[in-house]
Amino acid sequence: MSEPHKETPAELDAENARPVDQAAPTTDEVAAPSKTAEAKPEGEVLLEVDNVTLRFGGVVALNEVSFTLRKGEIFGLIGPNGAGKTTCFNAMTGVYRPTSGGIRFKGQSIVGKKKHEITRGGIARTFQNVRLFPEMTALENVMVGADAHHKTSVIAALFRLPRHHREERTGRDRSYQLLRFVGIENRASDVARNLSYGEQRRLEIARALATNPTLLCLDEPAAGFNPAEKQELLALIRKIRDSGVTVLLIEHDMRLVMGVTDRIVVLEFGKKIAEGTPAEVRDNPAVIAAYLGVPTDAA
Ligand SMILES: Nc1ncnc2c1ncn2[C@@H]1O[C@H](COP(=O)(O)OP(=O)(O)OP(=O)(O)O)[C@@H](O)[C@H]1O
Repeated sequence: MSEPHKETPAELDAENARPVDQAAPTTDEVAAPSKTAEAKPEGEVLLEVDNVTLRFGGVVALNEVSFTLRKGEIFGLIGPNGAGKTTCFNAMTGVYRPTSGGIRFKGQSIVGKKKHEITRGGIARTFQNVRLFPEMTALENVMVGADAHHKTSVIAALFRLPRHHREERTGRDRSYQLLRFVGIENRASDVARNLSYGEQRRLEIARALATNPTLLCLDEPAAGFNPAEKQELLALIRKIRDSGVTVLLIEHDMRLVMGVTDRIVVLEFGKKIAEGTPAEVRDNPAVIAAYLGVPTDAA
């Protein structure tokens, strides 16, 4: 479980995601204005979460939650601790089956599909806690992700058939490009456990991208980052979207969420309490109340 929140969305300036006490970012990407103004609510529907309820015994982790993600968006899923955000990711990626309701990706139901089928279908994710193969190199960790799309059989791999060699070479090249994309190509041959925490989080993103997703779900990617690392992450998230991958983001850091997302859904106790642009959500009394822990009418 994550640290408790210290900021409410209303305390933040959606136009300027940079913390006031932080040095100006160094890359052009960070300095570029937020893409928020370019939200494309009319874009092609990619994911539909339709009236999803998910119960764990007596706990209703998701309570009739609905929202729609469109291609090309950076979409935020926020809410206080225990609101149901990770459960929502888990329902979308085949970890849990909703008790009721539907989830459609590219128009097809993904309820009941296995995790690897959903990955192959185009949804990739990272986790709240780093999950890498610590004794494998950074490059090998990414190649594991690329393997999800290999067509050769175990037999071909065992007998080192030419097709397997070709795929391995392509996977290696692409994995290296992805390390470069996330900015850690200089660590390609280092074992994952020797990478810094920030590098490990980037490596996880590279590995998720190696599955060639249409939708990338990031679960608290900025957890444990310092302000400078958060700015770099913000730039990376934009770069991922600009490369054609839709991004769904769970994040507690409100500056980051408000600065990078096009639209946001807010959950509280498993229920959707708000949806809209960062500015709309930031000014929503129900959202402010949820973060401050006071009743809506007292906010
Ligand atoms: N496997 C599980 N078994 C029982 N209850 C669970 C399980 N997973 C989550 N829950 C409960 O469901 C609710 C939603 O949890 P979830 O982890 O989805 O919240 P969250 O919004 O991701 O929280 P956080 O920001 O703290 O990670 C919580 O009450 C949690 O205790």
